Parts: sequence; C-alpha cells; structure tokens
Amino acid sequence: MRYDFVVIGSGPSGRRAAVQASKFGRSVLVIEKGRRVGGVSVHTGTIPSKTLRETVLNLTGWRERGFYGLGYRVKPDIGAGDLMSRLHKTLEHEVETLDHQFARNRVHVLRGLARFLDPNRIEVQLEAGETRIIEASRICVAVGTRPLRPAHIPFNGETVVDSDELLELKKVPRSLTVVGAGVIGMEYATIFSALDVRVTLVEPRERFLDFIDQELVDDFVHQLRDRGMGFRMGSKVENIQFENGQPVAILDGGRRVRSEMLLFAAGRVGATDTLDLQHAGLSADDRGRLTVNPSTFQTKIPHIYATGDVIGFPSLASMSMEQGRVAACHACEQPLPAAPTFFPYGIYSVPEISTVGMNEEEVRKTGTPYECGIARLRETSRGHIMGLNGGLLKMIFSIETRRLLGVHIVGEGATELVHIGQAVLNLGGTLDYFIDNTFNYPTLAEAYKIAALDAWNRMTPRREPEAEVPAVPLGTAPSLPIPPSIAPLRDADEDEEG
Ligand SMILES: Cc1cc2nc3c(=O)[nH]c(=O)nc-3n(C[C@H](O)[C@H](O)[C@H](O)COP(=O)(O)OP(=O)(O)OC[C@H]3O[C@@H](n4cnc5c(N)ncnc54)[C@H](O)[C@@H]3O)c2cc1C
Ligand SMILES: NC(=O)c1ccc[n+]([C@@H]2O[C@H](COP(=O)([O-])OP(=O)(O)OC[C@H]3O[C@@H](n4cnc5c(N)ncnc54)[C@H](O)[C@@H]3O)[C@@H](O)[C@H]2O)c1
Repeated sequence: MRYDFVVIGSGPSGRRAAVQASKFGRSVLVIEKGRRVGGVSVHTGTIPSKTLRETVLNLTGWRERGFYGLGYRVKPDIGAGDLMSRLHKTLEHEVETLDHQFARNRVHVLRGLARFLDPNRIEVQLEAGETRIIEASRICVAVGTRPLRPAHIPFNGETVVDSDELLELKKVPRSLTVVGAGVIGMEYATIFSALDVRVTLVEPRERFLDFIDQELVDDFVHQLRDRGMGFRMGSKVENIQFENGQPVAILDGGRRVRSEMLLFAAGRVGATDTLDLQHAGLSADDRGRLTVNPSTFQTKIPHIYATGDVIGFPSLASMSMEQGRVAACHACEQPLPAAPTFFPYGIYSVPEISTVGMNEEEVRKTGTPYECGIARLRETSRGHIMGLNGGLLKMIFSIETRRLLGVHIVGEGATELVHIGQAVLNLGGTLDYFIDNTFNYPTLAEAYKIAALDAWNRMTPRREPEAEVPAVPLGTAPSLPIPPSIAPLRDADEDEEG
C-alpha cells in the first residue's frame, strides 16, 4: 500500500491535515488505533467534557437559578445515566459526521496501531493480529496525548480515576477531590460543583490558570468559594490511601482530603511510546512530545510532520486543526496560510473563561502605557433578562495608539463573546471601533460597548462644565451633524435606553 500522505491519528489535527491534503489531489491514508475515528477530542476530551457540562447546566437548571433561587432544579435526582445518555448521542453524531467527511473526500482509513519501520515505511498492526506495511512520501504524526498516570497513584477506574475514566461514571459521587488545577481539573471541578457535589481542589502551585488575567481569576475564585468549593493551594499529593473504601489524599504537610471519588488531572503525556520513533530518526522529550519547525510543522526529518497535542503548547483542538492544515499545505507544496497573531483560549468551566491577546501583567511587562475598561455582565439588559449575577468583560487598550491589546471574559457566553474581540484585535482595531459601532440590543455583546466607554472615560480628561449657557428656545438652534467619532458624553454605567 503506497500513499502520498499518511496521517497517524484521527483527532482534530490528523483529520484536518488529511482532508486538506486530499483537497490538493493527494492519495491520503489515516491510521487510527482506536475503535472509531475522532481522537481524544471526540471520545475522551473536548466533546464529552463540553457535553457533560451542557447536560449538568440543563438538568440542574443552573442558568435559571439567578431568578428562581439556589434551590431550583429542573430534575431533582440526577444520576450517572442522565449524564451519560446525552454524551453517547452527541458522540454518535460527531463520529458519523467525521466518517462522512473522510468518505466524501476519499480519505482512506485503516484501523490499527502504527509504528515506524524506517522514515518512509509504517507497519500497522490490525485488530485481528495481522499487519500491513504502508509506504508514504509524506507523513504527519498526529497521535495526541493520554493522561499522566504516575505509578504511585492507585487508579482503580471507579474511585480513583483519570479524566478518561471519569467518562465511565457509574454513580454521581457526593464528594470529589480534583488533583491538579490545570484546565482539565478546573473544568471538571466546577462542572461537578454545579451538580452540588462537594469539590476540593488540590494544586501544588500557589496560583492556578496563571496565563489568565489575574482580575478574571480573582472574580472566578470568588464565585467558586461562594458556592463552597474548597482549595488546597500550595499542596502536593504525596500518596493516596483508602479508608472504608473511600480515597484519602495525603498532602505534603500532613493534611488529608477524604472524598467518595478522586480525579487525578495533573497533566498529559504525548502518545509516542509505541511509534518506534528511532526507526524514523526521531526522538521524543521526557513528556513524549516531538519538536517541530513552528512555521511548517516539519520534524528534523523534513518529510515527517508532527501536529496537534503531540508537539505540546497550546494543546487545543482549535489550534491542532490549524496546525494540521498548515502541515498538509506545506507537504503538498502549496502556499502556507498566514498564522494569526492572536488565538483565543476558552475554558469551559462553570462559569466560562475566555481570553485573547495580552493580559494586564503581560502588557505591563512591555512598558506600553495602557488603560482598561470593564463591564459587568449583570449591567447589561440581556444580563437582567437572564438573571445573571456574575461575570465581567475586560478590555485593555494602548493609550498612545488606542489599539486593542487584549480581551478577557469570565461568565455566561464568554467563549462565544470573545470572537468579537479576536476579530478587532487581529484586524488591528482600536477603542473607536467599539465606541462608534452599534451593537444589537439587548445582548451580552453590549458589554463590549460598556467596557469601551469605561476605558474611554479613564483615557479622556474630564471636561469641566463651562460658564452656564442661557437656554435656547426649542426649534431656534441650528442642528449640527454629529461626526460618528465624537466621543460619547455619558458615563459607562449609565443605563442605555431601550
Ligand atoms: C478533558 C479534555 C477536555 C478538552 N477540552 C478542550 C476544549 O474545550 N477546547 C479545545 O480546544 N481543546 C480541548 N482539549 C484538548 C483537545 O482535545 C486536544 O487539543 C485535541 O484532541 C488534540 O488533537 P490531536 O489531533 O493532536 O490528537 P488527539 O485528539 O489526541 O487524537 C490522536 C489520535 O491518535 C491515535 N493514535 C495514537 N497513537 C497511535 C498509533 N500509534 N497508531 C494509530 N493511531 C494512534 C489515538 O487513538 C487518537 O485517536 C481537551 C482535552 C481534554 C483531555
Ligand atoms: N478548554 C480547553 O481548551 C481545554 C480543556 C481541557 C484541556 N485542555 C488542554 O489539555 C491540556 C492538558 O490539561 P491538564 O489540565 O491535564 O494539564 P495542565 O498541565 O494544564 O495542568 C496540570 C495541573 O496539575 C498540577 N500538578 C502537577 N503535578 C501535580 C501533583 N502531583 N499534584 C497535584 N497537582 C499537580 C500542575 O501544577 C497543573 O496546574 C492543556 O494544555 C489544555 O490546553 C484544554
């Protein structure tokens, strides 16, 4: 079997690379060791965790509690079955769409475990024990990652689990310890907390989500503490013991955290250990990751590319897809799409966090004079209608150029709202875009306008009222056209008229 382009792994990155190469007329094969295509994203990562989140928010009536009170529930007793049924339906849909996409684009798929025989030949071990040898002109390694499972953690698939096993949940625990306050830990901790599970988060560092603007993290933590989540910051899990069948995390310093279930989410490792990379002249780092040229995604063997989580940061499905597309363009000798300057980061915790561009700490380090504008989502009419109590949108602008430098949002709809800021940022827009343009009303997007007005108020010296002008009788004053760039003459927190 001989192909122009062979992709190992059918996650977001491999899928996008394969389809792109096929659109350029190349013969393409995707090798996937899993039972079904889709990768971590579809089966154990992005889609399942976001579906679980949506199910929890719907069944608990979370979004309605601002109006009907903390005791409001759409379904009083939510069991594991309730959470899992929507998950299975969503995954079916995703896999079907993907199978169809591959078939439409004439991408061949081979199920089996791939390993290199040499830089151009791959052996695939099929389920039945047979093997196939594939010859490839170009290869894309898109094998992704798997959860880190240190030997001293007694994983048992039921009470001590990793983020893959959590999706096999048989019973909703009453209490949960989450080890690791990375993105995965934070998302699951807050989703289970929204389900009224008592959650304790353990993290060895003093701060978490340190790539997020600190003002947002403070607001976020305030909301989590308010609903009773426990934090053990600066604490490392030394070992885990069992008492009456329940896991007890023993922290350095001697503190103990007991719960019905423990989720270990302290990072992931590249899935390169079975690839026999040395046969291709490659090697991985101590976390199983490959190094690439960041512009073309070529490894040190020029016809072998690596894309997606296996190359490390930022380990996002969204970015993995783009990396796959760029690699395929390069492999097919096509012009490379320009890399966007800024990409958004969305954390689907409850509440959501999303951010694009520089945070305040980063701007400060550049020495650029800047000003911030803040809007609270509850200040918008849409927020009143939805019964929102929390959430804020913060924008940072350069004082000299008025350019937008960063957008940071915590609260309902943050992961969607951020794209307005992303467009303005990548197109080099300024504060004036938000001031001069009209936004739909009532929307949460109106928060952009409010935050921009807030920044404008801080950036513009306040004019003192001049000597009193005698009133002119109505109808006698000449009316002047108002240029759109004229600054608004109202305070940011003044109510908009409907
Ligand atoms: C719990 C969780 C939540 C997440 N949420 C988000 C989110 O909300 N937004 C976001 O953007 N990102 C999210 N991510 C990250 C996202 O899932 C990854 O960035 C994305 O899946 C990476 O895609 P990939 O193509 O690199 O590899 P993967 O999706 O990891 O796919 C790799 C595929 O390669 C296959 N494979 C591995 N080795 C071999 C081999 N030797 N032979 C054949 N096949 C092989 C695997 O079976 C797998 O199917 C989340 C991740 C996790 C774990
Ligand atoms: N919404 C999203 O975009 C999304 C969601 C989930 C995951 N992801 C991606 O998946 C990747 C992996 O996420 P992750 O959360 O597993 O990894 P991570 O590396 O982001 O976080 C791991 C956390 O565990 C902590 N930790 C390490 N050792 C520990 C120990 N012994 N005890 C307690 N805590 C310990 C670390 O300090 C860190 O805070 C991320 O890079 C992220 O980009 C993205």
